[in-house]
Amino acid sequence: MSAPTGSNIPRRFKKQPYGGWKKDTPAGSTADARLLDTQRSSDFTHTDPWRVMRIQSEFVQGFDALSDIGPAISVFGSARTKPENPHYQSGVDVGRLLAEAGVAVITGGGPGSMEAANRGASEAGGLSIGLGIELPFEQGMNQWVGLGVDFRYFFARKTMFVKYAQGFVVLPGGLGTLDELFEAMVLVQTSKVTQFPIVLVDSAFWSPLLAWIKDTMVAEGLVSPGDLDIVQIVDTPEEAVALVMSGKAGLRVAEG
Ligand SMILES: CC(C)=CCNc1ncnc2c1ncn2[C@@H]1O[C@H](COP(=O)(O)O)[C@@H](O)[C@H]1O
Repeated sequence: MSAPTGSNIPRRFKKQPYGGWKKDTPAGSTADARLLDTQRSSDFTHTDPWRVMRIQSEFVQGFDALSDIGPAISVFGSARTKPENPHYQSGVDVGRLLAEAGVAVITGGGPGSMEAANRGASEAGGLSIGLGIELPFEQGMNQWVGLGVDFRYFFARKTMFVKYAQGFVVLPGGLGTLDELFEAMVLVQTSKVTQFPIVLVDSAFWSPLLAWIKDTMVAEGLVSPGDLDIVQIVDTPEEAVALVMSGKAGLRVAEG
């Protein structure tokens, strides 16, 4: 790497007598004085260094809220599932069965299948957690969330889904659900998480996706045939909960 010549240094930096470069500050101004200056504009809250602090605070807030929830399973699925849709009832049943098995239920805190799982957990007297996300078409946390944490950033929120759960149950969904599913699959594939069951509910919905992965991705050598075993497909909430509880979640419940 070549030494900075001056032509590639941003203008707010000033060459120092010792030869290096330092951010230029107005004469007589110190960091303390600038911090205490009430007249300054609030533009700084939209700068990247400030955002880093906000991102950091989301992790702190999430870790604080969730560190002692005990064993938990994250449940994903469409935000658009209506209560009259059979997938909604599956979500309620998954939430209820997980609560009865002694684990907390974590969802995205929104409507549809998230609401269903929170509802099942809550009605069964379990710990019902919602990790909400700020969206332009904000709907707020669903009414069945007992412990809610709000996030601005998807990536901070996604860390919590994995960090505080011992497995995933995935109901039919759209792009958001696929995003969460594939993130988990990659974490298992790359051994970032181990012993992490991922159970997909509804074979009619999920089988074509797995068939495409097998017939196209595996056939082209882009994923290993063994990678298909990262997920398991079932058709009932009972099977889903039995499978997801047979891993680390079940062990943690037994330990408790
Ligand atoms: C009606 C509507 C679109 C509301 C959006 N409100 C939401 N609130 C909370 N999490 C969400 C929302 N939309 C998407 N997500 C995230 O993405 C997944 C669902 O996205 P999708 O509907 O499958 O693509 C959920 O598991 C959730 O974590």
